[in-house]
Amino acid sequence: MPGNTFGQLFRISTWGESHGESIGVVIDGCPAGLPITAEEIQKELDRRRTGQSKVTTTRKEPDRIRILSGVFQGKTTGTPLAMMVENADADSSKYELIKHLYRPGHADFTYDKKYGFRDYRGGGRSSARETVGRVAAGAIAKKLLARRKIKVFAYTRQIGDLVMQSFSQKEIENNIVRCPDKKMAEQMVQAILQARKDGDSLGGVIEVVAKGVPAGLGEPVFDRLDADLAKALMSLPAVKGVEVGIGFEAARLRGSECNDVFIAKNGKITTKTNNAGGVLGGISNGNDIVLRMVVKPTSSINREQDTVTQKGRKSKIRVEGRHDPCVAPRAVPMAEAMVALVLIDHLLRQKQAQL
Ligand SMILES: Cc1cc2nc3c(=O)[nH]c(=O)nc-3n(C[C@H](O)[C@H](O)[C@H](O)COP(=O)(O)O)c2cc1C
Ligand SMILES: C=C(O[C@@H]1CC(C(=O)O)=C[C@@H](OP(=O)(O)O)[C@H]1O)C(=O)O
Repeated sequence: MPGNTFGQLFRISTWGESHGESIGVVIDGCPAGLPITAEEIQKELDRRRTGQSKVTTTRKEPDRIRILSGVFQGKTTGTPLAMMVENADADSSKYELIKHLYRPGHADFTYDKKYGFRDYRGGGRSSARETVGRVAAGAIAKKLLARRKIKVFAYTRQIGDLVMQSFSQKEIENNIVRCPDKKMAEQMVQAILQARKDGDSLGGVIEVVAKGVPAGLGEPVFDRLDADLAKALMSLPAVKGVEVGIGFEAARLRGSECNDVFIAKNGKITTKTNNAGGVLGGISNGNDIVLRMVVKPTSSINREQDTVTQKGRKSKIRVEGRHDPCVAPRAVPMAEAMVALVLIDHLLRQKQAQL
């Protein structure tokens, strides 16, 4: 089955290319009766949008959301919910010049291998522009989760070798790199601007937290909650790794250090620490769900690199055009959307698990 669909009970299909006419999403399985407005979805899309600050691509897409179906009198109807935005500022001229060359680090070569043909304008379907649909669907998932007092938020933890030290949750939205550690945020901005000036790019780490998730979500074997969350984040462009809880740090610890010891608090069973990141045996344990994803440095860089033509002839490439010098800041709302989509899907599945 072509891989444009995600989720089991809350299913989304995204469609569209970076330089095509428009781009969007269809949600199938959204429960009826949820009050939702275009403005609420727009708010999330505005956090994802291009051209929003000096550390993002200069492509200027307004990304005005249109709800085409599935909402009547301000409420979801339970029928397929379709949403789209126009591509208003695509400029394919720079791509015309490099259409026979493979950009190192981008998907040009692999798309040719898979399909024998590709829409070379703006990376076509491989462009992060595809995530418009995910973020729009994520806005609806977030609203459904909020009814159960579940909140998903993310922030930039690291850019290049700059790692956040501390933060207050209230400040998460306050700066353009979306790092809640204000001091570090300023350094991150400078590092990104410098990388762009050098004709280069930077990678980073984003942390995602879900609060208020009840114990019991997730399936015990293949659709473990952590497996689905990892897949959701890994399915975002440029993501090269995902950690749950303490993640790879677990290799250094002994069992006695790693185990989250059970305690009873105000008549509720919980744990003293949260090294597991809120999931045990693939099932949520009621603690915060804590995840991290690493994004690689943007591959399209404005400096000469070696490459080959489609026919395998040696060549040089300098990728011009409008690219994010670091994808981390704009990936923050994408990560939240993907986690919200998994959680709403599993919440609906859990409703079927117990009478
Ligand atoms: C928020 C975001 C913005 C991105 N912007 C760009 C960009 O401007 N230029 C680019 O070459 N890649 C960009 N990417 C990354 C590419 O889409 C990605 O590297 C490409 O699809 C190949 O996939 P892979 O890196 O996962 O292998 C962006 C990714 C994200 C998440
Ligand atoms: C357009 C968006 O981001 C784009 C993601 C992207 C890529 O290769 O992923 C390349 C750039 O655009 P273009 O396809 O025109 O070269 C970014 O501007 C967006 O997120 O809406």
